[in-house]
Amino acid sequence: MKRAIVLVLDSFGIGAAADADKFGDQGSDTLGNIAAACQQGKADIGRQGPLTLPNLATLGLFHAHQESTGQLAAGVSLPTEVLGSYGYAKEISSGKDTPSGHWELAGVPVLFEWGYFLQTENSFPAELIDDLVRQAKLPGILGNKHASGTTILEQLGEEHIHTGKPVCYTSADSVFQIAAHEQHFGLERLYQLCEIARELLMPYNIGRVIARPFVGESAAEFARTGNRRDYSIAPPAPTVLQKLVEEQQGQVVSIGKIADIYAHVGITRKVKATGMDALFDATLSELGRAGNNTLIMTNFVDFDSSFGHRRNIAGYAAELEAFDRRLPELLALLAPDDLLILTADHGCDPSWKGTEHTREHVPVLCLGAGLSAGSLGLRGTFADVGQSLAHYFGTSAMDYGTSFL
Ligand SMILES: O=P(O)(O)O[C@H]1O[C@H](CO)[C@@H](O)[C@H]1O
Ligand SMILES: [Mn+2]
Ligand SMILES: [Mn+2]
Repeated sequence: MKRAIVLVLDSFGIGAAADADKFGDQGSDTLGNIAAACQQGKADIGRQGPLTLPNLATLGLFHAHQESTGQLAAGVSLPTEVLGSYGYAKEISSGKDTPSGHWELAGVPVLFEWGYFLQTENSFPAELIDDLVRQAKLPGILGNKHASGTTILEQLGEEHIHTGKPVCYTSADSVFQIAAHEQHFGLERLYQLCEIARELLMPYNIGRVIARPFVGESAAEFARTGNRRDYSIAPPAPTVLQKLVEEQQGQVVSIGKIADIYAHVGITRKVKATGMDALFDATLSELGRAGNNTLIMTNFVDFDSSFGHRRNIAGYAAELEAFDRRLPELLALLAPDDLLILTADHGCDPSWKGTEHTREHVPVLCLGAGLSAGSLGLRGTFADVGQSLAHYFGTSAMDYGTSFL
């Protein structure tokens, strides 16, 4: 029986990539800088002391990080024995955004340039906003700049409630984000607005429109909800997900944001869950019912959206430790032929300047399917994951990547 479980720890980089300087990210290291802060006692909120990840360590996480950076992460304990095959992968896609990272993991790197809104203020062309306001019958928009999604709610959330104008913002990523209140503006209305924006943004080559619903009545209370929805363009070529479904009549189970990221292409079942524990619970229960030729893919978004972008080191460390504590539950369910892969789609170093992603290597931690324990070394593209899945499931080969199976 062939079953693969791919867990994407959204933004869990393990050291700056060779081309990090092109992104201003030389020296970024999501895992390493979190571990250093923990060891220095600078991440003692809701947790204590050195970073403790015994189960990830057994899969080879700290070994992979050490190979990636040349240094052992500060204050961590190496396991007596490594059970998994571990490596670190570099990204060949032009951007460090989520769709690029994910699609490359699935065997389809993004070698073209996305469109970006480069101006940090007045970011959007007037024509685009005029069309959006007219087609969606809006009184106008707020924002129109680069922003952190939580900061801009503190600044403009109340004005949004009073005026009915949605908050539109962007970042260094190829995104158009729309924040609106779930009740005052309406969740369905926000989704409809995003669909209009998705159409209008096609000529601008923007990767994603993101609905950012929130609740609360004042700046101090505003909280974004799990009803976020991403409107991505479709991957530029068939991913390994799509090949598994079309060539092997396989099943691809999306848990969390996966289906949205792949524009719902190559997905046979979608499970929504909010928060790390719920995502983990869903992964376990889907594994319990998974039959032959099934790929279960889960995106643990909170590492990125709740901690990485928020530059919350202690929160990121606590979330990693909580994830690590749950890993034995998953390992106990694995059959010998199953293939488990833990990886990430980019970095988002919470100790770094600004609030953006960081260009980093990602971990590739594998267990099962006859793999022997030890190093897989530097993987030349994230697509090695997709090529390995293609090999495992016996689909036609991907155009990029080298299988480690
Ligand atoms: O600050 P928030 O709204 O979390 O946005 C972040 O999330 C977006 C998608 O990952 C990125 O482009 C970044 O801007
Ligand atoms: Mn991501
Ligand atoms: Mn992100």
